[in-house]
Amino acid sequence: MTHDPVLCLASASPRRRDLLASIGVAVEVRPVDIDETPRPEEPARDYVVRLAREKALAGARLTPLPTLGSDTAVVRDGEILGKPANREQAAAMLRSLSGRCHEVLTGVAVTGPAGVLAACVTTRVFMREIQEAELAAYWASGEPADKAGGYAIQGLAAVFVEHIEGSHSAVVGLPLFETADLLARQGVPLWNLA
Ligand SMILES: Cc1cn([C@H]2C[C@H](O)[C@@H](COP(=O)(O)OP(=O)(O)OP(=O)(O)O)O2)c(=O)[nH]c1=O
Repeated sequence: MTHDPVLCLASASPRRRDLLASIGVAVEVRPVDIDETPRPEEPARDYVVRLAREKALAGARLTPLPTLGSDTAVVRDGEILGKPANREQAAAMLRSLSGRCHEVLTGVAVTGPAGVLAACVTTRVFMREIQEAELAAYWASGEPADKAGGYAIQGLAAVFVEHIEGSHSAVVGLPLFETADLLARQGVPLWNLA
């Protein structure tokens, strides 16, 4: 059975739609196009929250529904790694994450009767050492291309991740615990499963 949407999702990410569906939130999808350039010296936390808010506000202009925007950034030694543009960039990113810990920051913002509410979740990801042959094979899989930091913890790259401290769903693109709290505060019903 399909449900009427209770939330507008201002995102092109199928992962965010699937994560919201997993907690029983039916969405209307409205991808928005905003400038994702970090400001000079902008801390990663400020960056992901700013983008989440901008995406949510841009989406909210297109619908009467409460609207969610989100942004995920991979941060290594304070530097934000975006999505790799090509094989060389993807390999360089993963090489720089190999055998060490980095952070994934996800900002989420929801518009609604309470105004714009936002949260940011930081997760530490510990990767084992990655071999050169694995880098080539991983790029060939097609998985890294549209992912921040050039990997997907929910996909083939799971074999590189020893453990995490924080939120798995946040690394995939949306921290479900914090998102549920924001949705509740905006009066959006959860668990619409029947
Ligand atoms: C680190 C990591 C990122 N990602 C994804 C989450 C995000 O979709 C993407 C980061 O890019 P974002 O700019 O956060 O999102 P997006 O471009 O996919 O979608 P939109 O801006 O329209 O909302 O990387 C994974 O799927 N798995 C991972 O392990």
